[in-house]
Amino acid sequence: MIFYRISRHLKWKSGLLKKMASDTGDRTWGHLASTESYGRPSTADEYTELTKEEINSEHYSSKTNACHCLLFARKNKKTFGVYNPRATVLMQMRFDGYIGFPGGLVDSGEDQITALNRELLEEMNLDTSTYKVTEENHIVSHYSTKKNICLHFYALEVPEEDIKKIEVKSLSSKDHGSEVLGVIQVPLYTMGDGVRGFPTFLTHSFIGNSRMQLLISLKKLNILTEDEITSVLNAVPTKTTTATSS
Ligand SMILES: O=c1[nH]cnc2c1ncn2[C@@H]1O[C@H](COP(=O)(O)OP(=O)(O)O)[C@@H](O)[C@H]1O
Repeated sequence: MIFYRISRHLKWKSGLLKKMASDTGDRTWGHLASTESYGRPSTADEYTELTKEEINSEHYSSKTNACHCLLFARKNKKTFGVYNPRATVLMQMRFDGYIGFPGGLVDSGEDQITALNRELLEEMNLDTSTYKVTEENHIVSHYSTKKNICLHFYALEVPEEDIKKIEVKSLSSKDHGSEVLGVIQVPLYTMGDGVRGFPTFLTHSFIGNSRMQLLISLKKLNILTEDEITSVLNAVPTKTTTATSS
């Protein structure tokens, strides 16, 4: 009897997995579009950095491309009067449970900058006439060998007094509550115990190479030094040392 039950359960499970893998357009629970395969878990070693020439080459530009953006404001205000995060950096909680940056896939016939500004309007309700991403804001591009996708990354600095307005306005974006479940600020400091703050933030699950994009940008934008990033990475607690609910 027990074997019968197990085999029935396995049959049901494989049927469900097949159903989830196909895209019938029926967007019910556990059933996403065919492009969702790009968002499945990845490892750092599948990403190679692209040179400027490679980015513009026919070989890579004809592949699936996606663009994402870090919105940030430099600041010199301490948190709790103690920690100095140096900048407010925005990320978002995505529909799939991962943390990532606003942005998305480049549609066919669209250029990368147009796609990114369109996505920033859709996901953040960002006033792209005031805060427009241009080629000058490019930080880095990677190619994922496993998913055959090019991921281009940009960073846009806004005045300190505007960042909160941008966060508030994002609540009325077209995608808020569906693709985007909330904008979050990155805690860019390490607390007295040496692990809470940024090291613990880095234990979350990040989409694609967004964790890598965050660290590269912080260094490139001179928000954190190489030594500071190294000491944060050395302090990242393992999952077993982070708090759980039970
Ligand atoms: O913040 C990010 N950084 C790097 N790659 C990302 C990020 N967010 C998503 N991706 C990758 O880009 C692909 C498409 O992005 P996204 O899910 O934002 O597209 P969409 O809004 O057009 O559906 C994802 O499946 C994932 O592989």
